[in-house]
Amino acid sequence: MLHIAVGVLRRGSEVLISQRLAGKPGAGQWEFPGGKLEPGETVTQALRRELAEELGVEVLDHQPLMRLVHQYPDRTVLLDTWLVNRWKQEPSGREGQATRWCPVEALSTAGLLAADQPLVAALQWPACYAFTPDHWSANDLLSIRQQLATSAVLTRLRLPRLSDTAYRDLVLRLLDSGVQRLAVDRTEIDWAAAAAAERLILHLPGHALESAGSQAPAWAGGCVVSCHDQKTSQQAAQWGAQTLVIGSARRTATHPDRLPAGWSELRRLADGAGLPCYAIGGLTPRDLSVARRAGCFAVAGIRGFWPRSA
Ligand SMILES: Nc1nc2c([nH]c(=O)n2[C@@H]2O[C@H](COP(=O)(O)OP(=O)(O)OP(=O)(O)O)[C@@H](O)[C@H]2O)c(=O)[nH]1
Ligand SMILES: [Mg+2]
Repeated sequence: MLHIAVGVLRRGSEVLISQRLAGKPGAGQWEFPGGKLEPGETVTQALRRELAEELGVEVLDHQPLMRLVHQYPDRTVLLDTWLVNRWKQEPSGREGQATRWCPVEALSTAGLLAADQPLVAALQWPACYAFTPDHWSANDLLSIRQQLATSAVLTRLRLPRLSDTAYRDLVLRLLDSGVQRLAVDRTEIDWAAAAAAERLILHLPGHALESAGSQAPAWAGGCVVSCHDQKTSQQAAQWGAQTLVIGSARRTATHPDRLPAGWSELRRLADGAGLPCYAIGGLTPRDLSVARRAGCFAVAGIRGFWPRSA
């Protein structure tokens, strides 16, 4: 497997992409700058060297974003991807390649290598994913709707105590008050008929895949699946999920008797998933950097993602 150090230079809401040169695999397509580790090099040494060689920049700050394994017909690559927020010198194509700044929301149609699609999802999906506590009512959510509308956190509405009608009404009211996107898990409701359905994401637990048809439904907002093992994560990827929630990182109050998989198992799951993964299990938003070191681009949870009164 080829280990590749990949850098995502970020400037506000744009990232730098470069065009692959003639004679290289994927010539003419776009990619994030980077390249193969040389013998004896660490990934961050390779990152700094590749960005200096390809763009003429000196990296000042780099943080892990995600790891992604992709199999080409003739080679397997591990894209070890880093966010680069600060650097010295203006980046330019030092090897004759074209470069351009691309808005994150336009990356899906920028002509990137197919292998990069999970990386694009990781840049576009929120880095924090908050599940509502089971005992919450519709009013609990309506009372914080302004906060939900301005927050960058993605919310999953679980709310098992609500009827389908009450659940649907709540979702529509939240979307109407400006909440940008919401994850819902009730497939019995005809969401396609709802206004702003494109702002809804379908969240399914792994065991629901059996009865969810052979392919993910065409939800504009995408589908996310919770998994605890490799078999389910592969099934979810084949089914057409865009992201996964994998756990458990640590022991949780929700499942105190479940043995946590731990970070090394999460890293194995994330590497094998081929999709961007939210880590879950006893985490808070403050665990984002440890989750990223374990190959998960983001964190999810219940307690720890809401104000203490929740
Ligand atoms: N840099 C980079 N490589 C990627 C991306 N996506 C992706 O599949 N790759 C694959 O990862 C490998 C990176 O190799 P590279 O050609 O950049 O390697 P390099 O800079 O060391 O070049 P060289 O072999 O000409 O010295 C290629 O097989 C390429 O297809 C990406 O976004 N950025
Ligand atoms: Mg390269």
